[in-house]
Amino acid sequence: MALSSESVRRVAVLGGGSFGTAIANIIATNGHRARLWIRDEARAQECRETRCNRQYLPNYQLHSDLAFCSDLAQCVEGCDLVVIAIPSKSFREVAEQVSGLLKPGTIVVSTTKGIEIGSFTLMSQILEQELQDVKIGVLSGPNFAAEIVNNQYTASVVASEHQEVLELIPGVFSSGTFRVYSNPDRYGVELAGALKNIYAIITGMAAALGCGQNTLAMILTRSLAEMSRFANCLGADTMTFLGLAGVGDLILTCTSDMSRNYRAGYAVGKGQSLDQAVSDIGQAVEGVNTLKTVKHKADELGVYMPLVQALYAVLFMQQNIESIIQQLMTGEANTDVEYDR
Ligand SMILES: NC(=O)C1=CN([C@@H]2O[C@H](COP(=O)(O)OP(=O)(O)OC[C@H]3O[C@@H](n4cnc5c(N)ncnc54)[C@H](O)[C@@H]3O)[C@@H](O)[C@H]2O)C=CC1
Ligand SMILES: O=C(CO)COP(=O)(O)O
Repeated sequence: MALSSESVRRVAVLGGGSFGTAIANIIATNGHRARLWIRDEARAQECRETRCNRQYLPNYQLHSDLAFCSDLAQCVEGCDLVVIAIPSKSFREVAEQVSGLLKPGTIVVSTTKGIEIGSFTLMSQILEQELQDVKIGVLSGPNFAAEIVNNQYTASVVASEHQEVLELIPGVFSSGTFRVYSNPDRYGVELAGALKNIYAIITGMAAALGCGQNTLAMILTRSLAEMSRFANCLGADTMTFLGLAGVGDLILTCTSDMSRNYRAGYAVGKGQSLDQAVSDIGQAVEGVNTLKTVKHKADELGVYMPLVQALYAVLFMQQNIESIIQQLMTGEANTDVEYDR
């Protein structure tokens, strides 16, 4: 059904990688005026000519109305909504660049699943620090970019303390194949999206070592317990971790080699160095920095996170994987379910 002219939104999506492209394509397909910011003009021009982002989503034809823009100021000019899909290590730099370019009241939504290294700042908190007079939200869920552009059914979660954001985003993003739920727990939704990447590295490594389905089920369940315990200490709502942004994305990312984090873990499990594995993947592998920052935060807060400690020991302390697994399996027995009843 065609949108009325009042409901057509001008939307800028910042980040011409896999997820930015997939999200911008949904928005354009839904009839909104979507512009995708790709900072390199040669790549933007290639996308205009081929209607394909060959580097990140080869073989997918993008919507004919999706515009590609290499000038950031032009891209965000007049937009009601700005979506940011930039890897966490460059997120603040882009937030600084966009600061001052947005009209008052713009809705700014982060889709980035990472934590700033050193400061333990989530991406929406960076937006709070860098942007004035905007309404902030996050989007997170089980959402492989390649499946989204291929119209596979999925759902995601928008989280914000602004009712306007919770109401507007489902209207702009939802389609017959992409459903958006809402949650007021912005911190929990965002933290869940970042944390699950750590456990995807672990399950990728476990797969490389030949682990079976019993092992996978155990790791997934203990990962959920560990994520929730950490989130609870930081003030997030543990129920958020039972939703799409928590258990939904954990299952997706930890069970599929479409996940870059899973693939990095698999490569290390097969004996490759972490640096080589990340470099071969050639795209964002957020879990590596998230692991470092979460390990240090857990130590500081005294939160029990045996899987995080084990992965850190393997990746950054040259510990032998088999001996770490032995320690995990023979550690002091603990309670299974820790949630309040
Ligand atoms: N790919 C996926 O399926 C999903 C990814 N995400 C999250 O989205 C975020 C972005 O991931 P992807 O798009 O997959 O990464 P990607 O590696 O595919 O693309 C990243 C893009 O950001 C651009 N970029 C990097 N630094 C920049 C800077 N300083 N200025 C301008 N552009 C810059 C790169 O040129 C590239 O186009 C990550 O946090 C990821 O966890 C979330 C859901 C799904
Ligand atoms: O977050 C994702 C899907 O929801 C993508 O996971 P990777 O970054 O591990 O590819």
